[in-house]
Amino acid sequence: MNPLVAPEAGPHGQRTALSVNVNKVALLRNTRHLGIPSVAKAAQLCLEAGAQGITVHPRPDERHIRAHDVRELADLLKAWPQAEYNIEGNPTQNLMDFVREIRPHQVTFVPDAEDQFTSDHGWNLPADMARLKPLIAECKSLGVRVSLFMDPLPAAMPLVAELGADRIELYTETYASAFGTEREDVVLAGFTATARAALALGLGINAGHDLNRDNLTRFLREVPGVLEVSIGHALIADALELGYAETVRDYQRCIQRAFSAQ
Ligand SMILES: CC(=O)[C@@H](O)[C@H](O)COP(=O)(O)O
Ligand SMILES: NCC(=O)COP(=O)(O)O
Repeated sequence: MNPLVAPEAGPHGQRTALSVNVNKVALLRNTRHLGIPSVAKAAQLCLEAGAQGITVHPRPDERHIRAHDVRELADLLKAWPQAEYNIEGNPTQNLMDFVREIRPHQVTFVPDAEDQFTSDHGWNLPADMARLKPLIAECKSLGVRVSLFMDPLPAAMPLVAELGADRIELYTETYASAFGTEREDVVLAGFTATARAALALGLGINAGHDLNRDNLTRFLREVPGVLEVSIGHALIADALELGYAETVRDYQRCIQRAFSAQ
């Protein structure tokens, strides 16, 4: 297979799978003791509308996704064998307990501090390699695919491959903030170069953070081989206006436009 070209169709019959991050549904739910909005119901409606996966980031302070959400979503996804469960977090904090218990399809290692406002950087390789290597090996021994949250740095890709990770997740905030400015093309070129370096090493490519209906199509058109985008904040904000089903369908249209003839 040409390493610079993603498979004609990804694991879900399209080139890029949409994994909906439901953190922000839990954030709203946690502001009252009423159990609404339901995180599981949000996931169900997104899956029914065609989302290919669900992502959660159970942070140690449980500001949004709580341990019971992680378990309830695992149960829900048993009825969706074609969909994937992606659990994100820092493996030196609470993440590995969830991996050992739930064994999701994929785990995404994110180097966040416990009190971090949101995810805002990828792993620092080689500095972080010694502590990541055994954790990656354990996840893979459990049959869990490992993705590393990474800044767009082509030179770091050989180190990701050396660690034995299966995929990278490109941290896309710098692209999102450059989108629509004179810096868009040069910032995007860094992601394209990183993706090509990753593909050449046999690494799979995911992407996420601050992606939305405006910036998603261009990203997927220019960056080769993206197998999955995980989108939460903007998608849930859109769903407050459009509803989950129409929002998911609109994001899928954004994805399909990236691969249709221009
Ligand atoms: C890793 C990443 O970019 C996001 O998936 C992260 O989960 C966002 O976390 P918050 O939803 O807590 O901002
Ligand atoms: N890994 C990115 C993710 O899951 C959601 O990020 P965002 O869309 O909430 O910024």
